[in-house]
Amino acid sequence: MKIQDIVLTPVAFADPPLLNVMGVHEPFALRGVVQLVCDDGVVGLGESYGDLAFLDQVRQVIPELKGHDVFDLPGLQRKIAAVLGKAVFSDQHGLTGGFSNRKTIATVYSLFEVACLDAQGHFLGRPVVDLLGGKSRDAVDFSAYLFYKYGAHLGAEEDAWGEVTTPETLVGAARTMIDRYGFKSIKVKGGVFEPDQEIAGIRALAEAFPGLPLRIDPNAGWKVDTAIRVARELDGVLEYLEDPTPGIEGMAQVAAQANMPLATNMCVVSFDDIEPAFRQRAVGVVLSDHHFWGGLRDTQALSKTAECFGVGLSMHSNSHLGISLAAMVHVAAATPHLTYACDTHWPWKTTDVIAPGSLAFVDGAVAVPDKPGLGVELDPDALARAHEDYVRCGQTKRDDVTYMRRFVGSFEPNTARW
Ligand SMILES: O=C([O-])C(=O)C[C@H](O)[C@@H](O)C(=O)[O-]
Ligand SMILES: [Mg+2]
Repeated sequence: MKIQDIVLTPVAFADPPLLNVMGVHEPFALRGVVQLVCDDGVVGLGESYGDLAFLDQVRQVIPELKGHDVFDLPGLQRKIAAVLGKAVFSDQHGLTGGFSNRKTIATVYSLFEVACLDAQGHFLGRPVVDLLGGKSRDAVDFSAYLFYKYGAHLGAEEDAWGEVTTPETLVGAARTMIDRYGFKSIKVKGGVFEPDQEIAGIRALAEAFPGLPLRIDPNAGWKVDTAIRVARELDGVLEYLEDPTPGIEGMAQVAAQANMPLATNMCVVSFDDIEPAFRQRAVGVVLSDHHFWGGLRDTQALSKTAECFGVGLSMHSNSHLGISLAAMVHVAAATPHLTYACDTHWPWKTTDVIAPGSLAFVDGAVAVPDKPGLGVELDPDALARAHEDYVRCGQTKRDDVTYMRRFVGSFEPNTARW
């Protein structure tokens, strides 16, 4: 089952002005879509980041992968590692932690691993979940991922979500999202306003949605003392507290004083981080993300490792499209230890590159597709439109900071400001 051709298409899709510690989301989010065209016309799909620095790494490995057997994943990894050598890809926002050579190779490999698994599934007539050991659940739970946000992009009309900056508007956005998708837990992206304002937001959600598990993630926007204070104030209210402060050592200091587990997608982002973080009991939950953890099978390896140390597993997300959602659903279904509702940015987008109908949220969960491979079909016209948007928008990397400075000239990213 050899790869005959590889088509990499950078795409862009409209994204609302969502706020975080680094600033605000630009009008378009970028992704890279890969099609592995194999023997017998089988096509394997993959999706990952669309930043130029990442696409450049991907473009380097493409010529080496033509003729490769999609069933030879160790060989795929060796070839990618050989081409990338000591390369380190880094993004500007740092919202998925630091970068290393190991993480760079894992990130590039993941894009192709998912596409190979999709092709394998088509060849065998089995869904990807079966190639990962089979379903441990029929549907995968997701949480309502709330952001504080501006009402409109610069020069544009107010979007359908409107401005979300107060506890009342946060509750309103949660209600809309839960009415539409049926989510049974809520995550709030924090680190945007003074901690007390964000505590008030969480309290308002707790009152409006009694019993729903709540999380807040200020992306390391608080100092250790502030994080400990917030943990105390929200004791009994939060399911977990995500990345309150930077670094494994800081997280360990907070974890020692906090009653709820600390979660992370910033200080444990590669297998090299596990030993120091787990030894110091810095985290109680790791947010997996196949895009940078080295694909679907290494996400399962991460899960087993976490389980051995009594650490829970959840799932991180960045702005993404349907190919990534399908991959997230298959791996989560095949990973019994992944018991927390996963993150997804899905509700914030309005277009996709896949044909509609294969992935649906019912009661906050997505049923695992039972069609071969990932179970999603590329819509060539939608892909072409999304590529035109990529070319037209002129964005080549995610840069929330520079865009934020067009709203607030003096803005500085909030790296543990409070
Ligand atoms: O859990 C997280 O840290 C994220 O989801 C990172 C994302 O980049 C998020 O902050 C965003 O989309 O602005
Ligand atoms: Mg996070």
